[in-house]
Amino acid sequence: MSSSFEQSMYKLIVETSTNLPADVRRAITAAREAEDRATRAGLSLSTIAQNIEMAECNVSPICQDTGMPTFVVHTPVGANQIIMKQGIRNAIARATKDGKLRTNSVDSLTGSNTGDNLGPGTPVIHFEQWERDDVDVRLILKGGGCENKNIQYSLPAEIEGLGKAGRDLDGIRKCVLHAVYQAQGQGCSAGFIGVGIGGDRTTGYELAKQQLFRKIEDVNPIPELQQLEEYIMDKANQLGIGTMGFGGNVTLLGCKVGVNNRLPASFFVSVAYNCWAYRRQGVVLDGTTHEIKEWVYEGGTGVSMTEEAGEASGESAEVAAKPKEIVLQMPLTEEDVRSLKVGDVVILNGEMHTGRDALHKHLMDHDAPIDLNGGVIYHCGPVMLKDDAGWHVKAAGPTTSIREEPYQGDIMKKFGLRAVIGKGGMGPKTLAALQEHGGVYLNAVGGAAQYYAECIKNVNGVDFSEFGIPEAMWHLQVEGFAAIVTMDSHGNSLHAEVDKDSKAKLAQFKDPVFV
Ligand SMILES: O=C(O)C[C@H](O)C(=O)O
Ligand code: SF4
Repeated sequence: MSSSFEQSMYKLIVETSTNLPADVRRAITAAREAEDRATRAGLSLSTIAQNIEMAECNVSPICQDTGMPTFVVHTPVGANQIIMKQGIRNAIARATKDGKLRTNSVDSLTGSNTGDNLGPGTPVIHFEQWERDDVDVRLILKGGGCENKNIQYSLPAEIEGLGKAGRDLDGIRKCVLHAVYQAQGQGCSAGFIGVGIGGDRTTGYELAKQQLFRKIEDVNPIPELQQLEEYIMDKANQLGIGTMGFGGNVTLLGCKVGVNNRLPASFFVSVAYNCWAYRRQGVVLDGTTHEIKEWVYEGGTGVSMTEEAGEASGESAEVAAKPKEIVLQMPLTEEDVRSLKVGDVVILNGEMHTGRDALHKHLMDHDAPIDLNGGVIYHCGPVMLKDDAGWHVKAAGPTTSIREEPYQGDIMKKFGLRAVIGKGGMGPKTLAALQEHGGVYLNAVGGAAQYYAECIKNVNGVDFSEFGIPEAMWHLQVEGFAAIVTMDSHGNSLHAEVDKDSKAKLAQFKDPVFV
């Protein structure tokens, strides 16, 4: 029999992973209203909106990367924290078994996946005591892709595009703007940032992450920081990075800044970047029964994402032409992919294969378990569940492709692959290989794990299951899998273009503002 505390923790985990709260939904809806529906950013935001509703309805993960479960617990003085810790761990293991969390805890030395999200350092649990009778538990599920885009600055510094940043509010301003620029689309923009000023390297990041627990609508009690937050929201949205780095009017959905004291010698500005799949919730529990008394953040149910809000603004805005849609059957031919150009929307049917970090490394000096000629690799680590009928896909959005940059071009040539699907784009080495060998890079909408899971009609098989569920090579039968060409065989890369344009825009904010 699980304890009432464990039950409440289970409910908290499921709600956090599957139902995006109201404030986040409102921010995404506002972004939708600011973009023309027919642009790449507009189309991606529609997919994101649809995905949010699907996750709620399916009670399945919004994004397949259910992140590093991080709990902040406030307990009455004298409460037994050891029992609470165990309750959290049990609830985590159960939610993983039920497909509400992906198996996300990996041994850093051996690469083996513990399979239940428990292991040294996972989950993260912070306890605080307070002189109240109830228990407050907050949870954030922050994925690895956006975690990789966190950045820490040590002032004074020379900031790319913005020049000298001193140990003052204007220097901080430059760091934060740069932090948004450097994330590009790779942390699944449009995103949210938490900023920690001061502390040491560890507590600076902690403070930054604490800011992510603030409500989007709240107002910073420190006037300078309130001004800074407003300034960043305004200017970061002029960088033109847009949803998924496709270009667009909305790049940042929220900015929260906190400050701590520092050592005389150190001045850190730490930025925690969170993707649009900003999954954080909290519960207040009765101190005796541990039943949920209330939810800390307004729940998402009731804030519809698919109502035709914003249609009118689409009319008044400049209406972009709908991108060309091309239906292709996998495996692909060289001719198929050479005919594609940046901006085309491709609809794929047939079998594709997942492959991410472990697989790419392995394939460099081993044979593939199947014929990959004309094949399509999907950078994806899905959530999978097995029953008597076999494997089922519970969530399957793309992962950040740039991690495979050292391998991708060589792997494409070695095995005759014609396309890779992922998110955030790849670099010059892959672009050259696409041109030379005849290949294409397709960008799927990051985080849209329910949307893509629905396109997967069958799991045809799996290889390398010893790599763990996310890293295994899944052979997936898909129908109507839509992705946008962002790198083609003619040497064009939308990612390189957006990066260049946004860098030029960043430089407009070089002059001092807070003096
Ligand atoms: O691990 C994943 O599936 C995705 C990751 O969060 C990413 O953004 O790359
Ligand atoms: S895939 Fe995107 S939405 Fe999902 S956790 Fe990674 S950064 Fe966030």
